Amino acid sequence: MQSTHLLLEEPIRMASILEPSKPSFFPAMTKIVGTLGPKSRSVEVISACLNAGMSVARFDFSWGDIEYHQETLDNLKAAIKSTKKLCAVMLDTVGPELQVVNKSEKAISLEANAYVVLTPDQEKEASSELLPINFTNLSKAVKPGDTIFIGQYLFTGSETTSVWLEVFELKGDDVVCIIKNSATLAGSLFTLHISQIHIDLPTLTEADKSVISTWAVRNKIDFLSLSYTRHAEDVRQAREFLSKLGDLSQTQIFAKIENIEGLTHFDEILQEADGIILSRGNLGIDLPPEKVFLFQKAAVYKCNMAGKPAVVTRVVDSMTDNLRPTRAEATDVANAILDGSDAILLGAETLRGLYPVETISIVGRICYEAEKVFNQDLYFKKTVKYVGEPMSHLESIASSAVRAAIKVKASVIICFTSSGRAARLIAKYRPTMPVLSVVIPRLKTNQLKWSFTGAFEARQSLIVRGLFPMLADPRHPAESTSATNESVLKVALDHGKASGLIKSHDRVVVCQKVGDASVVKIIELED
Ligand SMILES: Nc1ncnc2c1ncn2[C@@H]1O[C@H](COP(=O)(O)OP(=O)(O)O)[C@@H](O)[C@H]1O
Ligand SMILES: C=C(OP(=O)(O)O)C(=O)O
Ligand SMILES: [K+]
Ligand SMILES: [Mg+2]
Repeated sequence: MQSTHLLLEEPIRMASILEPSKPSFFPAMTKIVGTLGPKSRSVEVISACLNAGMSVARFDFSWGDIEYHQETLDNLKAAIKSTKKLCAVMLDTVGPELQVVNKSEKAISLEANAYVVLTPDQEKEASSELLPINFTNLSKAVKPGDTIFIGQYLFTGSETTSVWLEVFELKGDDVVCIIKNSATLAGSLFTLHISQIHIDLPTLTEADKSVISTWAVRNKIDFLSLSYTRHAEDVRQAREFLSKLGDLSQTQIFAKIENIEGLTHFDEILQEADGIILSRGNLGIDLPPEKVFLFQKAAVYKCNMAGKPAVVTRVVDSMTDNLRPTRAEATDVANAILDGSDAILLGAETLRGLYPVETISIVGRICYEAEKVFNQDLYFKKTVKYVGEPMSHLESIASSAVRAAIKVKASVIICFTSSGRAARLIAKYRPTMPVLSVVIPRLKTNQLKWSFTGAFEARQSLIVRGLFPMLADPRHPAESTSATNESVLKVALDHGKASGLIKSHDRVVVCQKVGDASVVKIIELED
């Protein structure tokens, strides 16, 4: 795949930086999650997003109702059908999010050094002197001197609509604040972030539960993005809730780490969750700026070693209004990939940004370039050392498959999988070539009817760096005899060739079971 192999740890010839990268059928191994909203909900735009490389669509229920999101999702389904690109669905909860209630939607201007009162009385009109909020216990949670941030929904950090307040005094349920910077709150929704304060609200609110038991069940969502996860118990409770909702027992839970409380309990949360979202939007204001990178590196490393996907947010905020990212943003995206992230999550950029499609494609291109210089060798050794010995049989097979594929310069690894576990383990070792994960459906029953597994498993790999799923025909029996393996393998190879992933005379590494034995084999194609 890589003819000119550059490694950052070695001296790179400056001129080679200018050499254009070969066009590739898979723009990047890194996955892109796009938040769908006003600027990205028509079949046309969603189709363009899919073609540009979006493989997970996020539906953020902080804004918009069930009907709105259903319409968008129906459009997504139409786009998937017409583009023939797979896309997973992620529901993002509201959680304990504090919001300013601005019923009239009129712009509110705030002057530096003036006072403004935050009140739980939602009947009041929002004004320059008074901001009604959706939380009754604010005056019990904060004390004079605390910092409160108010920003536009999906604030980018670069707009002039965000304001910092300092708590001055508490008056009953009201909180009197000094305005630290002049700003005009414009937009339909403002979220409130209070630095390093525990908000006494459940992580999964009643409103979230109602959306999950209706919209999410109806649409069999692949991922639940659990906003403001603060403890491992939050994930356990969400899992317990999903387990009673039929198909949603298969939904994966991605814990969003958005504040210091979540950061403090990171290790336990990672054990319970299926993946982590590094929510740098909120966390970036909860943490001192000089500490944000350290959290990112530590968290991504832990996710990598656990073999669980790490998703990084808020990367190209300025592309919400501009066609090009800032230099710092472009470099930051690449660094997230070099750190080991699986996916990049776009928020405002795709939801209300002017250039959703261009943003996806630029981010994809940066990821692609970063992957090329990712030091896989170093990463592989680090991971093997971390896992230690004895290794589980499956992990040993998976890591060997990656090593073999690199040694023989295979163009692709084909992994048979039912639960998806084997494919994820291969991805954990960050192969430099794509992994075609051939999901073999299994027949299952709930005592009422029979159905096939596989669809969730296939879509859930769309957030894992390097995995490209393919759902095998359920008529192929799942028992792993050589004969059935051969026929499924042929279909996979044909699929790989049709998508341009595999060419004649390529070498391919295959990871499958024959009888009870897991095998890694290397095949060389003829034509
Ligand atoms: N239907 C199948 N045919 C052949 N090999 C398979 C099949 N399903 C899984 N494998 C192989 O079996 C091993 C376990 O894979 P995994 O997906 O973890 O299996 P399971 O779904 O049984 O937990 C891997 O080496 C994988 O490539
Ligand atoms: C993605 C984030 O949260 P949300 O978009 O849900 O506010 C974030 O804080 O980075
Ligand atoms: K949210
Ligand atoms: Mg957030």
